[in-house]
Amino acid sequence: MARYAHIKDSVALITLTNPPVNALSAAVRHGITESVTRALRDPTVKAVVLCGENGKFCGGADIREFAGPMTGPAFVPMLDDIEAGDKPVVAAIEGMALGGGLELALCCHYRIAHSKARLGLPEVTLGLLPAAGGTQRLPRLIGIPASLELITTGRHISAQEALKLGIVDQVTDKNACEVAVEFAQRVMDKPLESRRVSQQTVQCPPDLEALLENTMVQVKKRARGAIAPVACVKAVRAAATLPYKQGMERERDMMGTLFNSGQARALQYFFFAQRAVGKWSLPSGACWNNTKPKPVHRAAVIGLGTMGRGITVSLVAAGVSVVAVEVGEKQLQAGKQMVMAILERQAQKKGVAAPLDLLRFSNNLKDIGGVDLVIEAVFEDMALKKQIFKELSSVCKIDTLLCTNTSGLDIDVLASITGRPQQVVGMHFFAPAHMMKLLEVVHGRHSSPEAVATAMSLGKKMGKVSVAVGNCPGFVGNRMLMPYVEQANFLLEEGATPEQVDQALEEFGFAMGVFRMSDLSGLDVGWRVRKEAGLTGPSVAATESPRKRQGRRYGPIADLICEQGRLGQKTGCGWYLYDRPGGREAKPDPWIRRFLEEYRTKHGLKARAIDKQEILDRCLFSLINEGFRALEDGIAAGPEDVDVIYVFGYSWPRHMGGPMFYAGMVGLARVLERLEHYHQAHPDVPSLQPSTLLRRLVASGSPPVQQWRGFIKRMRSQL
Ligand SMILES: CC/C=C/CC(=O)SCCNC(=O)CCNC(=O)[C@H](O)C(C)(C)COP(=O)(O)OP(=O)(O)OC[C@H]1O[C@@H](n2cnc3c(N)ncnc32)[C@H](O)[C@@H]1OP(=O)(O)O
Repeated sequence: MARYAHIKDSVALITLTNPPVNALSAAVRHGITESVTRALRDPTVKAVVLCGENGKFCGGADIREFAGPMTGPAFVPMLDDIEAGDKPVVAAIEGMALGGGLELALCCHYRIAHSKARLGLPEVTLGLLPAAGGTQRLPRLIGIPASLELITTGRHISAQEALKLGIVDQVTDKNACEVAVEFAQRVMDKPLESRRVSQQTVQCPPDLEALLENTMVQVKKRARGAIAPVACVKAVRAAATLPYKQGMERERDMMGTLFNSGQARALQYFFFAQRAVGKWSLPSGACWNNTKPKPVHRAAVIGLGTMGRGITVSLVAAGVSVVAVEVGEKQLQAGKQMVMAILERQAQKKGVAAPLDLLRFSNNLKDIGGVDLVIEAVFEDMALKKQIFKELSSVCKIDTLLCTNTSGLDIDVLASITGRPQQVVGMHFFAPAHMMKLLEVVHGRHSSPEAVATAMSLGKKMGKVSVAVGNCPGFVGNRMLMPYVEQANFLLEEGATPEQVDQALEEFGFAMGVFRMSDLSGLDVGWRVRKEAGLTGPSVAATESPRKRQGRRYGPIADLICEQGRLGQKTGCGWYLYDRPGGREAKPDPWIRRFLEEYRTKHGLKARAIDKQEILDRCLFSLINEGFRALEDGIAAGPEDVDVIYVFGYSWPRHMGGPMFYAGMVGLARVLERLEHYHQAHPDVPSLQPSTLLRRLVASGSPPVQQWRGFIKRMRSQL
């Protein structure tokens, strides 16, 4: 829909109306086409202003319509007609002009932006390219290098940056629509030739070829197999080297391929998945729109190790005042230095002063009495955490929220220590906490809806994508990681090498394979968890078989490596060899090869050739299977929650949508068949036994992932 009004002094005002972001649905495109035609035909109209309702210009094409058949006026002729018209059209950009919204503005003859507006061509993040002339008009307006950067990253820019680049003609702090109307009155008699962007010549830099080639190399490296960024480079190349009409043909052809790709479907699913997880609900029925969070002005962080430091930085950067507590003097000083350095670096980048006045350090837990919320971030040691929670409940005021950053320990046990279990939730950050976007908010048996709402809202304030999850060992992310890591270890026993497993996973699109990742985070992290779980260490009886635990197959290789002092990058060796402790470049280690050979000989195992497909099937499908179990148990509320956790916390390639979406793409029947096959071959590995939910979904004809929530609800109500 678009509203048409003929306003003072020969100006027609066309307002896009499609809340919440005035997306260009078929109805809106109809409205624009009709209104523009009316304005161009009306002899009393001399100029047109195009704006959006509720202070939002336009959020682009209506992504919800991509799943169905294309109806309504086509984008390109609609925009070409506006540009070719003989009356000036001024875009009044408030709020945002994104994707098709910016392309609409680019075909207008002038663009006025409000100072708070954001502009960009984010189509690449949806697996597409700006195919309403964006890849051909933007380079004509601002040149090749800046267009390449904006189109291949999809970055949103400020109005000020848009002015500097030459995308907009004026930035205003006033009502952009009123300013645009005045502007239109001033330019209504001016010639339009030089204002038609498609008619302009592209200014190419002298080193065009080198620039395009370099950009392609960088884009491919960043893309991890995503096809849209590569197509974006090719489209800008077409703008630089071909006439407008041919460039538009290239743009259209490439869009045709991208639009029908699985990657575009995955990325568009993921766009809505991110929004779905914000609409959390608890088994009690409490949810995001019926529970008010408590304001958090003052917080405390307990423990200034790697996690505590990152959490402190994130809180301060979000404007929360923090007391950071660390009892060891050396650790306190090291933490203090690091936190202040990161905050100063961040502030320097933004050209502002670091908010150090919000920060206080202490070695005494008694100093946190007045805070609204505490985040405990000490080692994964239940006894230590229990002791801290006991002290917290005596020093904190009665309504202080008590949160733990545990990555998998039982929230209910900690809550039971406090005498205020309703005030206890998990806030599981990912390392480094000031950079990683994911936050799992763990609700225990007694956590109040208000406590969950407060943690979710604080996470959002800290710039995190917060996902509410239930309480079980490892919650959602680490729970699913366990069978994945377990399979990787079994593959080593059976004949694979760490580099072979990692290569398969990295080619799939993970930023790092399982062993490189383990070297980065430290092998001792998992070792401590396994000791705590009684899988290794002094609590295991000497008579127990090293490759069996609690009646199931166990892979002790990681424990044996740790016993050698090989803890990963920090010790200069782990699954790989590094040039020094703290080194980053992983090299295959002949020691590991020898060790694996000796290990196999000792346990009578015969190495066999293992292909890439088996590595992927066993690692990914066992992880996915655990995801189905987490859904079945209600620990994860929906497949979107699992997928958002895996993309933001575990570097699952976004263009594969996340593990649950991927399972749907591969075909649930195939996932089931492979799991059955591998479970038959390894009957003592329970994580390979297909979950009930997976079986039932397949039996019901494998509905699309968007229907699983309803399916699970029905399945539970039948129990
Ligand atoms: C051939 C022509 C092809 C053109 C291609 C395109 O134009 S593709 C679309 C390009 N546009 C985008 O990628 C923008 C996507 N939207 C956003 O980045 C953000 O939503 C926003 C516009 C910056 C607003 O962010 P904010 O945080 O304020 O709100 P939400 O993200 O929560 O969004 C509010 C609701 O609006 C829905 N929505 C947003 N954009 C679109 C869209 N383009 N199409 C359809 N729906 C959109 C979003 O899903 C939210 O809906 P809820 O139901 O409230 O969850």
